[in-house]
Amino acid sequence: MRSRILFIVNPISGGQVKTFMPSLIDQYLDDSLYDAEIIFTEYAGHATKIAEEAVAANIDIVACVGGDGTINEVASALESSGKTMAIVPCGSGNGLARTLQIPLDNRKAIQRLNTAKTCKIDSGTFNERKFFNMAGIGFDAHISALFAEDKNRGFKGYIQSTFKEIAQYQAQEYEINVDGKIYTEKAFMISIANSSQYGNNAHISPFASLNDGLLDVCIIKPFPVYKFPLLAYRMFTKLAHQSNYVDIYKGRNIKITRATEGPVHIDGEPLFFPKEITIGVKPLSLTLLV
Ligand SMILES: Nc1ncnc2c1ncn2[C@@H]1O[C@H](COP(=O)(O)OP(=O)(O)OP(=O)(O)O)[C@@H](O)[C@H]1O
Repeated sequence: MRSRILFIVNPISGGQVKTFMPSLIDQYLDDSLYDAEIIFTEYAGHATKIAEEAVAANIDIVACVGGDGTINEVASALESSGKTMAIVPCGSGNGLARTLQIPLDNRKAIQRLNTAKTCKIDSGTFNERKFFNMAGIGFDAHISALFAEDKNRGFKGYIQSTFKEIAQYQAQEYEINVDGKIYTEKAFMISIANSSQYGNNAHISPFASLNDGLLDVCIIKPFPVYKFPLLAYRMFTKLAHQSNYVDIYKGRNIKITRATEGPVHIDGEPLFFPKEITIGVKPLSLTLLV
């Protein structure tokens, strides 16, 4: 029997036009296996609404065509629903898709669905919100907020914002409770890693696993600006854990307290959160076709 698959396409992710997507799907998806429908999102948050309706309408598979932010929107609706999600990576960073080794070439990613198998991954909770790749506070939350206002999305824009802001950003004091063990530290940023990377193969936590029932709390301590290229190099070579400026703790129940409310990011999307953040993990709660 053919599976009903709905492609939810974010037309702005990765700064790439996606008008060609329906014909690519038509050309490369095996229609003896799938009965495909396609919907383009019209605003931020629309993907969640479409995915919720798809769950109610008994669609078998919801394929997310976008980056980590769009995946977050779709997966938040599908998590624990028993429905399966697929990914056609089209974002700026594609952290989760890269970790899952889904081809970044759209044609190959669609073709892959013809032979793909399901697997389950963990998801995280960040106060009331869900995340699937990475959430965090500090410098990366600050950059996500700036990047969201930037019409020029893409890797180049992200790097430009990072270099401009890094010299002037002030590290903050945090209390971090990981399964009852308390660390009080000044941090440049704290990333909560479900997968190993932010995107673009920048691995902050090389040994993070998507299915170990644990999250990696990565504390990046304040560092002299001239050390940033070395820290970046270590991330791109999967050696961030060897940096004197990076501490990584694995845990299940995490609480971060800072002096005031402020920005956070959830799968790269900026939000404003209270000063206390409670973080948890839901083991193997999302079914993926990979
Ligand atoms: N039609 C739309 N118009 C404007 N924004 C949209 C639309 N559809 C979705 N969005 C928003 O676009 C944002 C960016 O999407 P996404 O994260 O997929 O791309 P990206 O940031 O380029 O990639 P990545 O997260 O992999 O770096 C999301 O916050 C999503 O809510």
